[in-house]
Order: sequence, then structure tokens, then C-alpha cells
Amino acid sequence: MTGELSPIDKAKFVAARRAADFVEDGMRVGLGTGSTAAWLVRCLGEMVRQDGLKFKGVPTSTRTAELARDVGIEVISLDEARWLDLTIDGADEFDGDLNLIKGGGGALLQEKIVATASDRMVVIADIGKQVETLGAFPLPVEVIPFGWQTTQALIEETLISMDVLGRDTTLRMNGEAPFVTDEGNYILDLHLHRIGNARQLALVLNQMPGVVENGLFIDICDTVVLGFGDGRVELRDINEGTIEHDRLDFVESENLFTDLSD
Ligand SMILES: O=C[C@H](O)[C@H](O)[C@H](O)COP(=O)(O)O
Repeated sequence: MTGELSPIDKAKFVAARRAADFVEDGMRVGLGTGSTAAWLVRCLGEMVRQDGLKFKGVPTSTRTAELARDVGIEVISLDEARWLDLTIDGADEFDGDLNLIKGGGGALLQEKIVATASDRMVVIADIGKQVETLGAFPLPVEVIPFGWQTTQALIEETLISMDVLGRDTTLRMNGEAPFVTDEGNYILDLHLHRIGNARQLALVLNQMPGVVENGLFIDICDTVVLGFGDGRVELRDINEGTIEHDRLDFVESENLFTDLSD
């Protein structure tokens, strides 16, 4: 064990550990991207190795694919799977209707394709991701590199015409160079502060030439598994409301605490 986990990592871990119980033998499961999803992948890897769980995972990024293979999960492509029983992924924000902002790690495109191709999407999150109104987290928009500054200007003009509060947009960087997604595209982060009509904004953004996809996940998530630093978990379901409170022992598996890096 590398040391005591921070409360936020404990919260991520218990959410991921609880959500891993949704995975059953024979399922095809979308595996999300990010630090919370990495906990999930480690938990599932342990269930494969120790309990003989048999399922196929469809990763949403090269990072997740690498980690999944490392921990012993059988990885297949979305085209091989065609349709998935379940996707479990993290989020940057979720609201009371379980609408999401995703893409803080730049994987929103594959994540949205995979989640949309699933019977059920379960989001794993710590309480810090819960918001009343989406938008405090900058909204990632994946754009084609060709003419990206023109696309950026078009987005900014559209935000003005929609009377959106924040209109500042920035190109995501990776050091001195633009950040490049797994699909070879760029990310524009939209600093909106508050998104009044997320459904409308998602539709408008996706109609613009040059925009590949945006990080608003509307009506896609079915369940949020919320983790707390003291080991509590809470399940919120879009149809059934809050359906479960539980407490998990986050020291149940010490080897999961090593190699936290994502
Ligand atoms: O592109 C990245 C994904 O949408 C992540 O699921 C999201 O950014 C949340 O990541 P984390 O669990 O690290 O907060």
C-alpha cells in the first residue's frame, strides 16, 4: 500500500466498487475513462482474477484499454460488441435530472458513442460532481483541427446570440501543443459558468460544421452511484429516485490502492 488515500479517492473507490457489482457473467460492458473509471477497471480486474467474473469490456480510450488489459479484462471493440448491456463511466458534473458534462479527460466522443450504444449507463462520482445547474465545469467540445479557429469564432458568435452568460472559449493544450484526442481532434473548452438550456445548447453545437461532438450527455445516464469519503454510497436512479444507501469497506482490497495514477 502506497499510503493513506485522500477522502476524494476513497469516495471514487467506493462508488466504483459498488458499480462493479452491476457487472454480471456474459455481459458486454463499456468502460469509461478518467480517474474514477480507472478505479472501476481495477475493481473489475480483481473480480476477474479472484472471482472468475467473465465479461467483455469495450474501452472508451486508449488509456482505459491499456489499463483494462493490464488488469486481465478481455477487451473487444465496439464494432465487435455492437450493443452493450451496460456502460460505467465517470463524469465532470451531473445535475438533478442526471444530465452530465463529460470530457474533462478528452474522451467524450468515444464515451458518448459507447454510452449511447448501451442498455444502461451508470455514472460513478464523488459528491463534488453534483451541481444544481450544469456549466461551472468548462464544457468540452471536440472539433476537427481543420479551421478550428473559424469553428471557435462560430461557437462564440452563437453563444452571444443565445445570450449565454460566459462566452470565453479556450483551445485545450498539452504543454506547448494542442491536446489531441484519440480520434485526432482538438478540444475547445467553453467557460459558460451556467448552462440555462443544456438540451438546446447540445443540439445547436452539434449542428455546426467543424464540431464533432460536445460533452453534454442529455438523457443518457440512468443511474448515478455517488461515493463519499467515509465509505458511504448512494444510488440515484432516473426512474426510481434515490434507491439505496450503503456503506462499503474501502480497505477490503489493499492491492487496489497501489498505482493510483491514471
Ligand atoms: O474525458 C474524460 C471523462 O469524461 C471523465 O469521465 C471525466 O472527465 C471525469 O473524470 P474523473 O473521474 O477523473 O473526474
